[in-house]
Amino acid sequence: MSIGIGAENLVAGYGPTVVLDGLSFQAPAGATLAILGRNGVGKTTLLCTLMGLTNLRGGQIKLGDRSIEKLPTHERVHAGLCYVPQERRIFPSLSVAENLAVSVIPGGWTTEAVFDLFPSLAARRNNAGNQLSGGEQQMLAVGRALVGNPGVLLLDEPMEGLAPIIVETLFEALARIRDESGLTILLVEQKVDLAMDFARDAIVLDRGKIVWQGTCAALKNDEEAQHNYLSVGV
Ligand SMILES: Nc1ncnc2c1ncn2[C@@H]1O[C@H](COP(=O)(O)OP(=O)(O)OP(=O)(O)O)[C@@H](O)[C@H]1O
Repeated sequence: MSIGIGAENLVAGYGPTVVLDGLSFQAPAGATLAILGRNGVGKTTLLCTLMGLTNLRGGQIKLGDRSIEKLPTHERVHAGLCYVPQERRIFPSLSVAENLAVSVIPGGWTTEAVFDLFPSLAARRNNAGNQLSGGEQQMLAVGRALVGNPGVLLLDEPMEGLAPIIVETLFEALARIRDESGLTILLVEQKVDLAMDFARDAIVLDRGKIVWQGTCAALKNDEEAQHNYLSVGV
């Protein structure tokens, strides 16, 4: 299952603080969209807003043809939206297999398909969540999303804090998900080169607004945009 997602004129934040300030984007079914920008520009807030985890003051969110901005988070999940947060939030005392089992929604990936994608998780299937390395926890967080039968996968900095060799393994698995499932994937990622290799399209945020959008191929060639909105320390 793959569903498109889009938003019009999102105004959202935390309590009285507005972070997203009139943000609109479209990601058709099967799209891969990188959400880029420096620290604190609102990337995580955008994913949280799509999930219903912020204070939405205005705007519309469409999942396929359905307006979802008024739905509580769990109904958005059942409608096909799945969020893999930066902090992974796996169940520490449940085993790998149990973490997957509690997240199964019929029609999604099977546990065995997840183990095929992540062989190192298969080897740890009876280990508790809190016995896993950071990389394995991230694989489990992604696996848990897949068994939940999503139509849209929201990934928040999946590569953060991982050793280069694990980043490579995870990137290859995410590319397999992209190519074999056709899922719509929104990826927030500080590793801009990886994000541009992964996604077809990109939006770049600055202070809660989109300041650049286009294909990743175009962004790779746009040194000015990279310098203005993505490079560190300027
Ligand atoms: N729970 C919260 N309560 C209040 N303000 C918040 C909260 N979470 C984030 N913010 C503020 O919202 C703004 C955007 O933060 P957000 O985490 O969305 O940025 P980001 O682009 O994802 O950054 P990073 O790459 O550092 O994760 C920041 O000014 C941040 O301090």
